[in-house]
Amino acid sequence: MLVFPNAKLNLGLHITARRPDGFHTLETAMVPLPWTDALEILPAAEGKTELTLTGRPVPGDPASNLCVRAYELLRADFPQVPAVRINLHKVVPIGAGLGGGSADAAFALKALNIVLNLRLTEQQQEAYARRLGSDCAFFIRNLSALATGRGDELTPLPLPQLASTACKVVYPNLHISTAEAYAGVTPRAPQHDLRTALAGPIETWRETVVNDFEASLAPKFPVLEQLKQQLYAAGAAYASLSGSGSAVFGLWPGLETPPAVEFNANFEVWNGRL
Ligand SMILES: C[C@](O)(CO)[C@H](O)COP(=O)(O)OP(=O)(O)OC[C@H]1O[C@@H](n2ccc(N)nc2=O)[C@H](O)[C@@H]1O
Ligand SMILES: Nc1ncnc2c1ncn2[C@@H]1O[C@H](COP(=O)(O)OP(=O)(O)OP(=O)(O)O)[C@@H](O)[C@H]1O
Repeated sequence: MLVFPNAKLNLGLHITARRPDGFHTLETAMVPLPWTDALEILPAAEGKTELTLTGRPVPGDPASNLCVRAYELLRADFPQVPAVRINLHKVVPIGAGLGGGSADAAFALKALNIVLNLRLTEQQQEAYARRLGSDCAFFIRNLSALATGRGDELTPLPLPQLASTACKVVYPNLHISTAEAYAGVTPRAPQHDLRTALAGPIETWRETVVNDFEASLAPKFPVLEQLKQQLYAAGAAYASLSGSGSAVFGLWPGLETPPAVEFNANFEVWNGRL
């Protein structure tokens, strides 16, 4: 079975408290971004589960790749399942705040559910996904949602303004560790109600929709603010860091495609619609 795990963007992100377990409570809107990897899961020819990685190099031991961890998690509960061959072609930037690894984990669970005929409900798949990462549960239903708690409590959040909006995502070739980004933030009460702010026209979001990672990452990574300013200079109605970065995106309501913008030649750019 061949699936295409997509990335996500965060629209606004409030970090509200630090929990005793070291994680943070947050509220953020998550929307699917159609920048995708390709993931194939097949019954294994021999009795051994194997992963083949192509495309962008993925840091870390392949045995701890989130696709393999998704399989191992299911096998612990369903020991009779056969071995599988997993082929992952990695495209989505890593350490970018685009949730690429989390998407691979969730799409692996969804594909394994079908290939191994496990008949898990979406709720059960979300429960497995949560165990692989805070962002993972979002990608099971993969629909725009308000995420609270650790980022894994999801409430549907339709955002009809995004239907006719062009989007540009820029990855400045910078790997930002999610754990380090959280460690640099001082939690605070939100200045605006995110749901109310996002109900307004996209043009108002610049004043009302804030990603709390931006202020703490700005001194260390000035390129992030520079990218936002470049996107605003190119007419974006809203520009922001996604998640814990380093990807920055801009939105152009009413446009089919975003305007061309000259960035450093080492940066990667995705253009399209949400
Ligand atoms: C920044 C976001 O992308 C916003 O959507 C997510 O909150 C990140 O979620 P994720 O990559 O799935 O993160 P996890 O793999 O669960 O955790 C990685 C590390 O980030 C920190 N972390 C993550 C989520 C959270 N709610 N609080 C945290 O403090 C913890 O130090 C944790 O060890
Ligand atoms: N399939 C995978 N794709 C990407 N990273 C993976 C994968 N499996 C394990 N990882 C590990 O997860 C780390 C980061 O994952 P990911 O791409 O989700 O981070 P991110 O882009 O910062 O997204 P976010 O913080 O929003 O979840 C990598 O450094 C890598 O070691």
